[in-house]
Amino acid sequence: MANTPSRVTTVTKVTCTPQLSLSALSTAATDKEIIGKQSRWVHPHLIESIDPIKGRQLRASQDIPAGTCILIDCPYAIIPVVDNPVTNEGLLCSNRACNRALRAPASRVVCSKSCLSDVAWCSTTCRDSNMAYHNFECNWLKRYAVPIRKKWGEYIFGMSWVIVRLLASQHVERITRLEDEEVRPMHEWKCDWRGVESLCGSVDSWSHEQVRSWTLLVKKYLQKSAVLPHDMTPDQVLHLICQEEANSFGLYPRETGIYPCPEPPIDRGEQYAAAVYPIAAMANHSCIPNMMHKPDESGRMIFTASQDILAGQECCISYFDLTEHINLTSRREHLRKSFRFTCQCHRCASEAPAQNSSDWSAMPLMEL
Ligand SMILES: C[S@@+](CC[C@H](N)C(=O)[O-])C[C@H]1O[C@@H](n2cnc3c(N)ncnc32)[C@H](O)[C@@H]1O
Repeated sequence: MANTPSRVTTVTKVTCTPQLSLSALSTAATDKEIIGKQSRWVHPHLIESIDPIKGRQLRASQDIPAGTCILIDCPYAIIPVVDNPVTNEGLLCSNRACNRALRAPASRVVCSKSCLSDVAWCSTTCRDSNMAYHNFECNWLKRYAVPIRKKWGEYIFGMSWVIVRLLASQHVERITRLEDEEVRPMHEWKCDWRGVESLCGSVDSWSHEQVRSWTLLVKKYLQKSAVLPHDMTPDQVLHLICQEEANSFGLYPRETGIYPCPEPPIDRGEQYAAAVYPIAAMANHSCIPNMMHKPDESGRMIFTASQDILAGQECCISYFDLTEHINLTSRREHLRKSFRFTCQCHRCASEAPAQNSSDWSAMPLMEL
């Protein structure tokens, strides 16, 4: 899980017209509302196209002024990142259309089966309207959360939980579709399971050692079983892990991708969640991005134009905090290590010739 950069800014006024207001998610949402009827929003001048090197990309079909809201995407799967499992500060409501930050433990609604202390809701309404989703993960969490955390560490536990929540959303999407054929994505963008299937990612990007380790993880904890009733083969789950690793976003309290970086630098803050967004995942990275991104209080990812974007230009975010990795070598090393690609953005291309002895283009790709 890696994606997403951030940074605070005093940006120009954001203009957007989401189909539902931000407050629409402040009340509990049912599973039917979650599939296809969330307040996702895509700017009418944003289109998808294909770049021969980078693959899918987001592009402006007409000029988009700085400050314009370009995309509001809802998480298909989201988990809290808990620094301290003992105090469990920083939890989010487990209703996947609410995701609001939870207050003191005493006011939280917890699972009646006590599956995992990281699972809690802000109200009984939020819990009760979300049971089909939670029931899918509940037994798995109860059985495997503690052993995975203990043996594999927090990162792998979080990654595994995102995979389970992706499968839980797929499960709910299927049963909801059967009940109500009208429930369809609101536009042509693939924001349901088809969006997850379209995500890039491949075992070929990873070292043999990494793939072996994930293969073992799938075999022990993530393959089809009584506590995880999905219909994917172990190879398909492995592929899903590669997709998740190439496309998930870290959620940070402040914007990522303000460029040029403000002086003094303002970082994006501490990561508090991780999520997969089917449409936002189409944004490629640039070290000189023209969009910044930040989650809202419901875990939706908001892309905003940080400069005027001309018709035909690619709309890019920064995958990392630009205040942390400043020179070319540091940026490239970070992208190779965490995101498994060599950046082809204009800034890297223009800075590359200035580097001589540390020129990355002359170095073989490392097995990390
Ligand atoms: C989150 S996905 C972005 C969408 C992706 N292009 C697709 O086809 O779905 C991240 C992947 O896009 C490609 N990518 C993104 N930014 C890039 C860049 N600046 N240079 C080269 N490849 C990039 C890499 O393959 C990376 O693993």
